[in-house]
Amino acid sequence: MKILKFGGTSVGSHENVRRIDEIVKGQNTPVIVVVSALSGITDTLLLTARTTAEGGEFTTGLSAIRTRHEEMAGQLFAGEQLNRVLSKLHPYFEELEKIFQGVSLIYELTPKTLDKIVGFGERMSSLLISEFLKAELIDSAAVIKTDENFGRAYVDLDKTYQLIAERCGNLKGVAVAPGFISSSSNGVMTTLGRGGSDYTAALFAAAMDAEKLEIWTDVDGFMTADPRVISKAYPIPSLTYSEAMELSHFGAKVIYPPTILPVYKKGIPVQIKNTMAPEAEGTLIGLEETDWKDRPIKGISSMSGITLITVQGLGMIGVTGISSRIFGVLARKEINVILISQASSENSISFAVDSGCAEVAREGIEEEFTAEIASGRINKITVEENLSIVAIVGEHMKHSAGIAGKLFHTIGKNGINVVAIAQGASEQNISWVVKHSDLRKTLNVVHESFFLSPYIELNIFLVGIGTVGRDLLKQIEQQQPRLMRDHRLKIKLAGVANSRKMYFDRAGIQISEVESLLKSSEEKSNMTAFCQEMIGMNMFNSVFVDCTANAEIAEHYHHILDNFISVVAANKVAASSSFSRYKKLKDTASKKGVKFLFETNVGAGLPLISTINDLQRSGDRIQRIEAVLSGTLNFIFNTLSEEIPLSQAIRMAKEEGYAEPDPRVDLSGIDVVRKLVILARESGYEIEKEDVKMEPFIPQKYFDGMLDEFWKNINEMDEEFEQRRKELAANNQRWRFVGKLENGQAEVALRIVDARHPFFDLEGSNNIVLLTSERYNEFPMLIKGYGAGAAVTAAGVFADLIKVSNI
Ligand SMILES: NC(=O)C1=CN([C@@H]2O[C@H](COP(=O)(O)OP(=O)(O)OC[C@H]3O[C@@H](n4cnc5c(N)ncnc54)[C@H](OP(=O)(O)O)[C@@H]3O)[C@@H](O)[C@H]2O)C=CC1
Ligand SMILES: N[C@@H](CC=O)C(=O)O
Repeated sequence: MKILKFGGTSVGSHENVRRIDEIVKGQNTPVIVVVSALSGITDTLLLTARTTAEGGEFTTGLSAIRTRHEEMAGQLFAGEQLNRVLSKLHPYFEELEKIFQGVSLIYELTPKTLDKIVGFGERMSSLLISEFLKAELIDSAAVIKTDENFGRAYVDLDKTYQLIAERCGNLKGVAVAPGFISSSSNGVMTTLGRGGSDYTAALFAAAMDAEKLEIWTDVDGFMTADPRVISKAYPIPSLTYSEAMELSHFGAKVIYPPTILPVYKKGIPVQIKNTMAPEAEGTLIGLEETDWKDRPIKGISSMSGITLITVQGLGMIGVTGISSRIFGVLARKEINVILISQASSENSISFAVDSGCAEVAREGIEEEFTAEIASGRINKITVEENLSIVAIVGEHMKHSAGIAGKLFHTIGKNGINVVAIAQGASEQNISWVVKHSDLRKTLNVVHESFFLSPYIELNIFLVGIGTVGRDLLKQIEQQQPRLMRDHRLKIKLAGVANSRKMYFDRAGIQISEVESLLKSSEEKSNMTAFCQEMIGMNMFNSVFVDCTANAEIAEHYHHILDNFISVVAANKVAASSSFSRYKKLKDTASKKGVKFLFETNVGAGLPLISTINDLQRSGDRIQRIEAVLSGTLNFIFNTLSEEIPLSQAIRMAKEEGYAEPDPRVDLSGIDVVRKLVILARESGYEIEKEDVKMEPFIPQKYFDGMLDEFWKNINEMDEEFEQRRKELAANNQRWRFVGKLENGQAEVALRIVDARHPFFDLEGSNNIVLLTSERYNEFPMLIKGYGAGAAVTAAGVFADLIKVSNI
C-alpha cells in the first residue's frame, strides 16, 4: 500500500485534481490519498471566524467558501453526479453557517470552535476528491485520536494506529481521507496543527506499514537553498530522515516536520513529488541517502524575521539556574526558541526568536531578572532585530574536520558579519545568525563554496568601455562557454559605466546589450553613486574593474576594497600614486581578503608584475630593471619614416589603441615613469614618481594647453624629428625610450641604441624588460612582447579577473 498526500495547491484547481486522478491511476497498489483543503480555504475560514468573533459579518467569507467549492464541483462533475455532489456539500455549508452564527452571537471563538471551523476545509475537499476519484471516503477524525490540545493536538499513536488498521485493513483500491483533522476520545473535533495534513499521511503510512509515503506538493522537492533567493538552487535527490527533519524545521516548508517521526520509526521511505511536474525525480527521504554520499552538506536552510535577545552580565558567571529561568519564562509565554548560543565563559546567553514574539520575550526576561538587572549583575537585555538564521545541513558533516573553518572563512572573506553561531553535538547542522540584508549574499557564498552550486559566479562591475573595456567584454563573451565547461565559472556583468551613463542589473547584463542599455539608461555616470549602488547590491564574489585612465575613479579603490570587493585596474593612477596610498590599498586588500590586481599597468598583458612577485616571494631580490615600457613610443619610433612624420605616427598610435586616452601622457614620458615606479615598488623599493629622473624629449609647451591645441601644434616638431631620424638611420641606430632602476635609483630617458643592444630589434609596439636579480644575475631574465593594444591588455585584465575567481 502507498499513501499519497496532496497539498492545497495540488487540489486547488480542477486541472490539478485531474492530475491527481492520473497520478493515482498510475499506481498498481492500494492507495490512500490524503488531501488538504483547497488552496486559500483554510485562511478564509480562519479569517472569517476571527472577524465574526470580533463583531464583523461572516456572510462574505462563507459565500466565498461556498462559491469556491460549488465552482470546483461544477468543473469536475456534470448532470446527475453534480447534483449528488452538491447535495452532499450543502449540509457542510449549512453547518458552517450555524457555527458562524453562534460565534457572532456570543462574540467568542474558543480554540475548540476554531478547530471545528477550520476542519471544514479538509472535509469538503476530501468529499470532492473522493467523488472525482470514485474512491471510498475515510473519516480521518474518526481514526486519528488525540488529546484536546486544540490547534495542535497530540496524537495517541497506539489507538490511532489500531483504528486506522481496522478501518483500512481490507482496502483494495483507492480511498481518500481528509488531512489535518482528528478527534479526541470524547469525539470532539481537533486538528493537528497548520501543515498537519502531511502528518495525517504519515500516520496512515505508519499504521498501514505502507511501502512508501508520497508527499505531492508544488515544488520539485527539497532544494539546496531557498529558490526565491538563489536562482541556482536545485532539488536534492535524496536525504536521510534526520537531514530532512533539520531542513524542514528550518525554513524549507516542503514537509511539516512532525511528519518524519512516524515514518522514520517504521523505516518507510518518503518521496517528495511535484504535482505540476510529476516526471521530476523529487526528493527521496530514507534511512540512508541514495545520492550525494560524498557531499558533507546537502542543503542550506534559512529563516527570516528573526530577533536575537542577549542576556549578559559578569554576575552570570558560575551561577546555576540562569538558563533554566530564561527558558522557563519563554516556555511559560509559549515562545519558541529557534537558536541558542552560549559562550563557555557563561558571561552571556543569546537566543533567537521569531520577531513577532521578541517584545514579549524581552519583557518577560526583564521581569524575571529585575533584581539582577537593578544590582548590575545582569546588564540591560539587548535586542537585535532584522536578522536571519542560516543553517547548513548534512549528516556527513559529522567527524569531517574543516567544515566550520571553511564556512566561516568564506563568509568572513565576503564581508558578512556573523552575529551568533550554534552547532549541535550531532554535527548535522551548523546555524548562524546574520543581518537580514546579508542573507542573499550569505546563501550565495555558502551555496557556491560547498559545491552546491552548479557553477561559481564572479560578479563584475566594469567602469570604462573604451579600447580596453570593450575588448574585455568581447573576450568574456567569447570565452564564457569554455570557462563554464572547464571551470564551472560564470562571469556575470552586474554593473557598467562610461563617462556619461551607468547601468546595473543584479541578474546580469547581456554583454551584447551593454552599449544600448547604457545609452538608454537614465542614471548619469557618477562614481560615488556607482560605488554606493555596487556596495549596496551586496553581491558575493564582486570585482570592480577599472578600464579608465581617470584619477577620480582611482580615489574610490580604498572604499571599494574596504567593502570586501576586489579591484582589477588597467588604470595606472592608483598603483603609481603616493607610496603610502599604494601601500594602504595593498594592505586593505590583504586585510579584507580580497584582491587588488593591476598586472596590465606595466607591459599590458605581459606577465611582469606577477613574475616579479613570484621572484620576490621565493626569496629572490630584484637588483636592476632596464626596460622599454611604452608601446606607444616604441611604435612611434619604429613607424617614423620619410613618409610618416611624428604627428602622423602619434595619430596612428592612438588609432591602433596603444596610446593613452590623452596621448600626451605617453609622449611626456609620464606613462613610463608610472610604470617604472610600479615595477620598482613591486620589487620592494619605496619610491615616488618624483624620485624618477626624467629627460623629456618633446618641449613642455606642447603639454601645457588643451588636447586640441596639442593636436594642432605637434606637427611643428615633425621636421626636427625627421632630421634626427635620418641621422640615426645613417648610423644604423634607433631611438628607444628606456626606463632604468639600479641601486634603488630610477630614471627614464630617450636613448640611442645600436644593433648590438638587446633593445635594438624591438618591433612595433613591443615592450622589453631585463630583470637582474640575485638569481638571474650573469644572464638577466628577459620578458618581451606586445606592450600595448586592446586585445592583449583586455586579456591581461581578464587574466586578473580569473585570478580573483581562484579557479
Ligand atoms: N590601450 C592600451 O594598450 C593599454 C591601456 N591601459 C590602460 O587602460 C585604461 C583604458 O585605456 P583605453 O581603453 O585605451 O582608454 P579609452 O579612452 O579608449 O577608454 C576609456 C573609457 O573610460 C571611460 N571613462 C573616462 N572617464 C570616466 C569616468 N569619469 N567615469 C566613467 N567612465 C569614464 C570612457 O568613457 P566614454 O566612452 O564615455 O568616453 C571610456 O569608456 C587606461 O588607464 C590605460 O592606461 C593599460 C595597458 C595598455
Ligand atoms: N599607452 C600605453 C599603453 C599601455 O600601458 C603604452 O603605450 O604603452
